[in-house]
Amino acid sequence: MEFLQLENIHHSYFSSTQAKEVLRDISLAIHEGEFVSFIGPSGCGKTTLLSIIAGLFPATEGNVYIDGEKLSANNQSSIGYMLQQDYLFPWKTIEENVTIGLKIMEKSHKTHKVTANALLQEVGLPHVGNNYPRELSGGMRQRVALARTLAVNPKILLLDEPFSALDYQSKLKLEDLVVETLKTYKKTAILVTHDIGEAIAMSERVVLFSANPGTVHKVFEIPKALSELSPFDVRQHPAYADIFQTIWKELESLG
Ligand SMILES: Nc1ncnc2c1ncn2[C@@H]1O[C@H](COP(=O)(O)OP(=O)(O)OP(=O)(O)O)[C@@H](O)[C@H]1O
Repeated sequence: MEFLQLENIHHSYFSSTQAKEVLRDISLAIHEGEFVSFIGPSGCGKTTLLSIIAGLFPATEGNVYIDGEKLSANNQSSIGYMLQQDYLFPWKTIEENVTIGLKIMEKSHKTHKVTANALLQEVGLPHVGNNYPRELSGGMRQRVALARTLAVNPKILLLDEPFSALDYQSKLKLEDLVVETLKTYKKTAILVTHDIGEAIAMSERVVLFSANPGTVHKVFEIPKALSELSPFDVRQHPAYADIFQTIWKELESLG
């Protein structure tokens, strides 16, 4: 069995008057350390699927397995979630924000400072531990959010459009940082994005969903010659434009 396994996931939202089928029969297997992106038309259920994988609510039908074990309160902490908004607490210092998850998990207080310093160093912000979020740029705050996500040592990172609120230069820099950091820590990751280029640049596989209801339409393997490069270098690779065209055409065909 693969590290993260989605098995026949169906999901509907129910209101008092009707049911809306959002996801139909999603099965996917993701191996340990793999970086996979989810793309697809707006409303095809990408965030819903990510929320189910995070254990925020159960699928109407189907199962999620992590390392062969059904997702439950016991193994839910193996998953970290990073969102478009950084959701840093404005009244806490950066160091306190990075270690908030450890505090919630009641991990020994002694190691918090060391963990925060090491992670802030890793994300290129070694000197901001005593600052407050308002003193940092949007890109810096997302770096802090990445450090906070990594602090609780999740095995799987779910990244829901984490760069979409950033300026282009910060976004490119952060893409490189995230890929490099996740490779260093050998994390498994799923990125939800509307940016085909970002999906190609960061992933080993790109999963294209169709909508109404959301289903897996096609899975694109990114050639190793590209996926071994940094996202910035992938964008300069001669094969990049062709892969982009192929995925774009397929996305367009979905209407
Ligand atoms: N809590 C909810 N109750 C009812 N319907 C919902 C709820 N959350 C999402 N939906 C509906 O489910 C569908 C899928 O939403 P979801 O946010 O998962 O899609 P998405 O692919 O992430 O969209 P986008 O790309 O625009 O962010 C949409 O039609 C949305 O309106």
